[in-house]
Amino acid sequence: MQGVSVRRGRTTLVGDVDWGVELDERWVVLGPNGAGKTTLLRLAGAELHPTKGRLSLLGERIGRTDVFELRPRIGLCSAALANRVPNEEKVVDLVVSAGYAVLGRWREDYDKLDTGRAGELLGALGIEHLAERAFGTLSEGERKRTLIARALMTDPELLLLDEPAAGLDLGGREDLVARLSELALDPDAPAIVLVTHHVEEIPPGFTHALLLRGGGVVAQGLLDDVLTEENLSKTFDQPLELQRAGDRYFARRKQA
Ligand SMILES: Nc1ncnc2c1ncn2[C@@H]1O[C@H](COP(=O)(O)OP(=O)(O)OP(=O)(O)O)[C@@H](O)[C@H]1O
Repeated sequence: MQGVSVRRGRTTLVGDVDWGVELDERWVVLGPNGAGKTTLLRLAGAELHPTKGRLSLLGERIGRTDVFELRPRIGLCSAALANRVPNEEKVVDLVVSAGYAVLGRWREDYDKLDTGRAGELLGALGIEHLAERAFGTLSEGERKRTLIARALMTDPELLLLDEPAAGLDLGGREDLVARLSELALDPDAPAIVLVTHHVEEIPPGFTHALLLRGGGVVAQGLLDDVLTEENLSKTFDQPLELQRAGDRYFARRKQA
């Protein structure tokens, strides 16, 4: 992204963002409600065009390329997508159909290879036993994992995760963080961008951070350089104390 802005009427959703993600990098995008995180992720997913500036994804310049060819190369997991899944959709079908970038039951026979890969991905996320279940009967955590498996199905070059731990209980969050950490540390995994509100959700193995506030970048770069008390306090507009325990982060308001 070079000088990328998205405006709706007089509102600037994100303003003048310069940002680059390399294929071996794992980025966390952190910021308060309304900061523009989802907007940034939708730009990265070729779902939204910039109002201003240059946006290139996987070597293709947006505006000059067919986004329908680009989208299957990008795996996206978001609440908006989860809301569009019909309740009766079978878990394994939802994962396999990612290859066709469609939602809803696919009426043709799936290739055995595709079904095998979907099973492997469900296994890697610890939900292979749910393959035949209807999506609408899953818990929040099981849904999140199903959508991550779906996002990985096409073997994407870029994986975008919008608040994957939202709505999970402590155990569910910790389990997801551990699985995302495994993915982040896998050299064959795609570039990853993870949007979150919470430093506790940053999986070990993530390399970079972008802090967003009011549609503008507060700081970006290597995780260790960017994730400081000063930057975090600026981003969330209150004095915050940041602690690091091993390879995890914890934050709370500074005591007076
Ligand atoms: N079509 C629109 N017209 C006007 N304002 C919009 C429009 N779409 C989004 N916004 C505003 O842009 C800002 C950024 O929205 P965005 O969803 O990107 O934030 P976010 O950081 O993902 O927030 P959250 O953490 O609450 O999900 C918000 O204040 C939102 O109300």
